[in-house]
Amino acid sequence: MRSFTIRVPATSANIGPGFDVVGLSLSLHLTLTVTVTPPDNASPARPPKITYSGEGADEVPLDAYKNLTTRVALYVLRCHGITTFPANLTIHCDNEIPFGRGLGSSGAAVIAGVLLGNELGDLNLPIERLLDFALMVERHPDNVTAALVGGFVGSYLRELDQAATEAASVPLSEVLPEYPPDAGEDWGLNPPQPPLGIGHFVRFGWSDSIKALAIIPRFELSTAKARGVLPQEYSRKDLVFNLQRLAVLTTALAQNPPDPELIYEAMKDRVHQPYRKTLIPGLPEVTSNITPSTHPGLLGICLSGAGPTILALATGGFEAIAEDARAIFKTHGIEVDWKVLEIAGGSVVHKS
Ligand SMILES: Nc1ncnc2c1ncn2[C@@H]1O[C@H](COP(=O)(O)OP(=O)(O)OP(=O)(O)O)[C@@H](O)[C@H]1O
Ligand SMILES: N[C@@H](CCO)C(=O)O
Repeated sequence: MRSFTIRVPATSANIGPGFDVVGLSLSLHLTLTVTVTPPDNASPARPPKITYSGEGADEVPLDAYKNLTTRVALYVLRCHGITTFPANLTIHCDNEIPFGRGLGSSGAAVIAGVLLGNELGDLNLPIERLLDFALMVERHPDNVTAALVGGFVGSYLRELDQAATEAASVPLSEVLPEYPPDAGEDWGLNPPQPPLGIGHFVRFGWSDSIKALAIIPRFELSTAKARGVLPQEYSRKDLVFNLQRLAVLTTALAQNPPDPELIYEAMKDRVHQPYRKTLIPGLPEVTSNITPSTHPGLLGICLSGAGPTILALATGGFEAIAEDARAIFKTHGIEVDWKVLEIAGGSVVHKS
């Protein structure tokens, strides 16, 4: 019998102005406990068995050909000529990352799947190649990169030549077909290979004094829907507004002590948050009424990923920030939960 665990952190993307560029790993985890038992008379070959506990357990598919994590693992295996899961594969997923809240649940599921495929196939892929596979599934790099390598991370996608662009642009349904039970033998056996070196990243510094307060509304907002409200084009004024702030933010969050006035302004955004406020009632009031002068300890406040979670970076005063945000959301009929989180390390595979 062979067993191992895979532990992947939650992530908050954007941090205000860094839309599709920066991500921060947070101390909520998706943990997979995996066992593979060689078939024998006592345990004849059977298909994968998946169980879940924690967040999303009542809605996630337990069919290995429909579950996001195992579909990604099968994609990685099939790209290496391994067509099926090993017999007698058992996976228990314990999940602390709420679905569809802007805390990187899908990015964590994708990274868990890439690492699962890498382990099951004994592929020993380097980190850059693991990222290529993740980027064929989740096509913005901010969440998956931070979930894989951990910390406060900036990333870009390399400009690909035409053939590689086409390979990386195939529809997700071709990368991850939902293998129907009655599909022919060759369904999905030759999936598109990721081009080499799609994503590149750097880890920024982070002041140990800064923690992340996640204020989590009790409703889901899919990333696809929250991307659907964004415009195709932006004014030069708005782009420069974001670039100026992002350049300052990436260093300001590493300084000791952190400067609240500098960071609060540097976490403002004009590229995604103004458009998403229609989907998240209360968002503009929370980000403009809760400031470092009204709430000592606060450094900056923004939408976490595609929302609806609000991310407040702070050195203290967490309860006052969270309860005042709760009161604002309540006037819009929205209940919230809140958690103070640490900045987490990257994904870890532990073999027992
Ligand atoms: N642990 C998991 N196992 C399987 N599927 C998952 C898991 N976590 C998330 N998913 C899938 O991803 C969907 C949520 O993805 P979505 O991109 O909309 O939100 P998010 O990743 O939580 O938010 P954001 O990208 O803004 O941080 C879930 O509805 C579910 O289908
Ligand atoms: N950068 C992404 C993160 C969510 O996955 C967005 O804001 O849409």
